[in-house]
Amino acid sequence: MNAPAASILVVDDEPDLRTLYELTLLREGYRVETASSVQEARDQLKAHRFDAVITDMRLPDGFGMELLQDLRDQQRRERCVVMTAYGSAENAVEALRAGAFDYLTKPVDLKQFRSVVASAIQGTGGVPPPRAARSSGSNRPANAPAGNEFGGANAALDRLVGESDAIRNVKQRVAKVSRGMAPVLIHGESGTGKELVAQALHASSQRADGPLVAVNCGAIPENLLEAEFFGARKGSYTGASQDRDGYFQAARGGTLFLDEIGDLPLAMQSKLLRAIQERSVRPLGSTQEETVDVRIVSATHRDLAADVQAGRFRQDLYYRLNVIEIVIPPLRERREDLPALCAALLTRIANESGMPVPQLTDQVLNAIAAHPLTGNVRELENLLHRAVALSDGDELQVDAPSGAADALMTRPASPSLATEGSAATASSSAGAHASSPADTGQSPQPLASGCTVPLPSDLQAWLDQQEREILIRALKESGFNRTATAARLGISLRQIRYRIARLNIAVPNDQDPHDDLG
Ligand SMILES: Nc1ncnc2c1ncn2[C@@H]1O[C@H](COP(=O)(O)OP(=O)(O)OP(=O)(O)O)[C@@H](O)[C@H]1O
Repeated sequence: MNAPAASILVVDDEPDLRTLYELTLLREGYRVETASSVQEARDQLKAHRFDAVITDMRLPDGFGMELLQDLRDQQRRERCVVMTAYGSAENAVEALRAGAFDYLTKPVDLKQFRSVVASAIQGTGGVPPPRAARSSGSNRPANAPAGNEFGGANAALDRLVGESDAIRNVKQRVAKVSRGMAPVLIHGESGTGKELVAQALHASSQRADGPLVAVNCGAIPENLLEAEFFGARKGSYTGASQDRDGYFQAARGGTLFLDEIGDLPLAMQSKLLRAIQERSVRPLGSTQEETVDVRIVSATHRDLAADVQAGRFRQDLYYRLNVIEIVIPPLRERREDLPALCAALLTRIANESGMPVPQLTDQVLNAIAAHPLTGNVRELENLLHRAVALSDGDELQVDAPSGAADALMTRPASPSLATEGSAATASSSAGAHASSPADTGQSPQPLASGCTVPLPSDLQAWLDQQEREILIRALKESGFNRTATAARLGISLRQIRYRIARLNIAVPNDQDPHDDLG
C-alpha cells in the first residue's frame, strides 16, 4: 500500500505566485492547499494537518511570522518555510530564530524552492515524490527516523557526557535546533567538545543519513580555499587534472561543519557569505552555478563579535552564521562533570586498547582534579591516556601537574610533597602549603614570601630542567638504581622510567633486578 504524498499549505496573497507555487508542487507530486491571508491559513490549519507550510512574510492581514508562532504554540508538526523579500536578511534570521525550518528569498528560484520543500518534508512522515527525494540528496526513506547511521539521535546526544546545568542546556539546545536549517555557531575553548556537538546536531537532524563534512578552516592554505570549498573544473589551476567536488558539493543533503571559522581570511569570508545566501556555488573554472542543499554548522574558540569590531570578521557573515548560538563552557566552570567524564573516557580508552576498564578511585579522581585542565576535555583525555599507559596493573598513575612538579623541584627534601598524593597539591607553587584535594581546580596560590626563584621566560623548559637535575642527583645518590631512586622520590618505578625517558637522561647500566618488570 502506498503512503499518501506529503501535503503542503501555500500562503501568499499574490494570485499569480500562489498558482506558480501550487503548480510547481503539484507537478512534484505533493498534495497542495492554498491560502491568501493569515486568517485563511488559520482556517486551513484548523481543518487539516499538513507536512509543511510555506508562507509569504507580508500578508494583507498580518505576517507569516504569526502563523509560525501559532504552529509553535500549538506544538504542531508542520514545518514552516518563510518567504522573505530579497535583501531583508533580518527577516530571514528572525524567522529562523523563531523556529522556521528554512527561508526562501523572493523572487523565489523554483529549483531552490523544490529543494527546500523536499528537505522540509523529510522525516515528517509525509512521502516526498521520488524526484524530490533524489534532488534532496538523501537516501533515507522519508518516514524513517533520523539518526540511523549514528545509532540514533539519542545515542549521539548520549555521547555528550556531563550532568552539569551547562551540558544539560547544550543537549537541550541541540535537540531543539537540530531539526531545521538554521545555521548554528558553536562557541567554546579548544577541547570543550565543539566537534562532538556538531556531530550530535547532525545525527539528531533529518539529514542524519546524509554526509557530515568537517572542515578545519585554519588548516587550508589560502590559495586553495576556493577550490577546496566550491570545487574546481579540470585545468582551472595547475595540477587540476580532473573535475573535483568541493566541501559544499560533498556535504549535499547533509551538514557542513566549518571548524575554526574565525581563521577564514576576509576574501574567503565574502565568498562563503555569497554561497550561503544564494545556496549555490560556482566551482573554480566553471561558468555554471550549482545548487547546494547543505546545513551550515560552524565553530570557533574566538570572540567573533570582537573580531567583527576589529574588522577581522565580516559582520554580515557573522550575522548569517550566528542565527543560533550554542556555548560550551570550559571544563573549569563545570568541574562536577569530571567524574562522569573520567568514567566515560576511561571506558572508551580501555575498549579501544582491548583492556579491562581501570578502576576510578577517589584518590585518582582527586589527582585528576588537581590539574587545571585548561585544555579542557581533550587534555583530560590525554591525561587519562597517559595514566592508563603508566598504570601498574589496575592502579592508574596520574601525572602530577606542573605546579606540583614545581613544588617537588624546590623542596626535594620534603618527602611528603613528592608522594603520589601530592598530585592533589597541583595548584600550589613552590613553598606554598600543600592544599587539600578540596582546593583542586582553583587558581594557583601565590608563591610564599621569601621565595626568590627568578621568573622563567619558558616555564616548561625551566620545570623540565629542575626535574632533570633532581632526577640526576637522586639517581647518582642511589648508585643509579631506579627502584631506589623512585622510592626515594616517592614515585613508582614506571613513573621514574617514564620521566627518565621523557627528559632523555642517559642512565648507566642499571643493575636493578626489578627494572625489567612491567
Ligand atoms: N562532553 C563530552 N563528553 C565526552 N567526550 C567529550 C566531551 N567533550 C569533549 N569530548 C572529547 O574530547 C575530545 C575533544 O573534543 P572536540 O574535538 O569535540 O573539541 P573541540 O572543542 O572541537 O576542540 P578544538 O577546538 O581544539 O577543535 C574529543 O575526543 C571528544 O570526544
